[in-house]
Amino acid sequence: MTLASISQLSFWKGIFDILSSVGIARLGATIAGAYAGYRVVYELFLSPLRHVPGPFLARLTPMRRQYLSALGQTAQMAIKEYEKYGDIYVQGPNAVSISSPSDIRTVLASHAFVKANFYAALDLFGIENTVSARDPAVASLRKRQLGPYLNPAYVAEMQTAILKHGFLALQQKWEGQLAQSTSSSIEVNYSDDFTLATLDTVCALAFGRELGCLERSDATVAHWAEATVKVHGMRAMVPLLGLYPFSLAIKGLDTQFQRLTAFCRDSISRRRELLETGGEKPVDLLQAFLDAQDPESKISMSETQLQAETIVVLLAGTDTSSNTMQWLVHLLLLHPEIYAQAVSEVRGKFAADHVITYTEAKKHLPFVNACIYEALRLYPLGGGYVPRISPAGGITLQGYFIPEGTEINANFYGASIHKGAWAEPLRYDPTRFLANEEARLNFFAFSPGVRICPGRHLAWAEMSTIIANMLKDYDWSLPKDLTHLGPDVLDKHGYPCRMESAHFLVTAPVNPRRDCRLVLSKHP
Ligand code: HEM
Repeated sequence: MTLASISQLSFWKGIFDILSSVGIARLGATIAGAYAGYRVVYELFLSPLRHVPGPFLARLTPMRRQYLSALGQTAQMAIKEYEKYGDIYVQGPNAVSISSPSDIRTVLASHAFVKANFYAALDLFGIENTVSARDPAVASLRKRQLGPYLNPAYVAEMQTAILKHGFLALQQKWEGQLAQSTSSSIEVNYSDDFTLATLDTVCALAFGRELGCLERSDATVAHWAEATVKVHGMRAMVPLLGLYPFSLAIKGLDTQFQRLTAFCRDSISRRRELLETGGEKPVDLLQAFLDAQDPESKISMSETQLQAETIVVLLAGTDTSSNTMQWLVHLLLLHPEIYAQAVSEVRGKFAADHVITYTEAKKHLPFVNACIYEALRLYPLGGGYVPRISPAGGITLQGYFIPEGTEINANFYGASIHKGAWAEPLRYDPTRFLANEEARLNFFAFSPGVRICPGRHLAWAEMSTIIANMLKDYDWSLPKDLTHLGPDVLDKHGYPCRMESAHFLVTAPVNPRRDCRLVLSKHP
């Protein structure tokens, strides 16, 4: 035995003796304690973010925000923390949140601030898509391929289908209920009805399928979509769930995702069959995505990319539009004078038997459009926090240097009530969007910059036609037994109390069965 191996042996024996004398558990606790101590010292005295305000726990562990987001508290937290800490604060280890409109515009303006790895949870079939792309090249290519089909001109071409599955389907349902009703009014649940009408619209446009979800009160596809988001999110957080036997824990969710995939593949095959048998080319998103080509490189989407992008339309385009309409109707019911002004605009501009199209709503209904903007300002529901990564060289925001690699979360809720940008920020006041360029500049519900929501025109077409036609054809009121909310039930600021919300992917009412009730009677 050499001298070196003898000294190695005695080293390991020494370690062994220490382990035995202290006990493994005590050693574990000692290491954990030492690490915690190091983290505290680092965050207090060494971290480049040490001077940025924010809750101390957030600096130490990501678990604080993970816990709050698991409770659906993301939006509330975004508002409270903006009110407490201001334009910039530490939101997690190596993560800050920003609410100043000009900072948000700077960060979201360019591809230099790439999307954070968080978005990998939305990769479908293992590849990046329009929403999840962290690689700017993928995002730009997809924008060149799909952008022309999500612009106002193509959306206007799809408006017959948008009306058919949106307002006209709702009208048919409500007229049927009114015909059966013994009184001249009916009570509807607008959460259910908007969700199913939006689902029908997206299924018709993105999959070429007329499912009649609203008519049959069938939310199966919505459940597949929800399971798809959950299963991908869980696998991203706990990679072990991708491996057998751990995968069994999420088998139910995965089965639903597989069903959605099969539905998507079947829809694409049906479309190809239709075209092969000489059928007329439909004007919808599925057709657009099949035809999509990058004008520069002439690259089309692969089969997997096509499937991923059609599913992305379902995931990004259903709850967003539906929930915005829910908040809008809720706000109009709480503000009778604003509701009356919107009604008067619509009924003043259009005859009773006229069905208002997207193009007409956009052109002739500035106040109704302002009501939608203002609802989205108070509920920028797609963006509690929108995470990006600071680029090489870092950036200085609000006088604090934010080093390269830091996660920067654009806080749209904070920006929506930013004291410098909005007077009386908590008041629902659509007039602030009437011919006001600055208000539009500080409006972030669709995200500004290079990753702006490409579905915003489609969403607007769905929302504006449903709301404008509803205002024209029906008188709205709150059910008599809904007394916990209403124009006279005020919060501490003196504004009408709003229904409780939770934010998971979007901000949604917590208790839609109780709160999203609306009495409709036919306007004579
Ligand atoms: C009122 C309705 C909608 C709202 C409030 C909304 C909001 C947003 C927001 C805030 C983002 C940025 C998210 C982020 O960067 O993390 C976004 C992105 C996106 N939205 Fe929408 N959205 C709506 C409707 C739609 C619809 C109908 C579609 C369907 C095509 C859609 C498709 C997308 C896509 C594909 C992205 C990713 C864009 C990119 O990262 O380059 N959205 N949306």
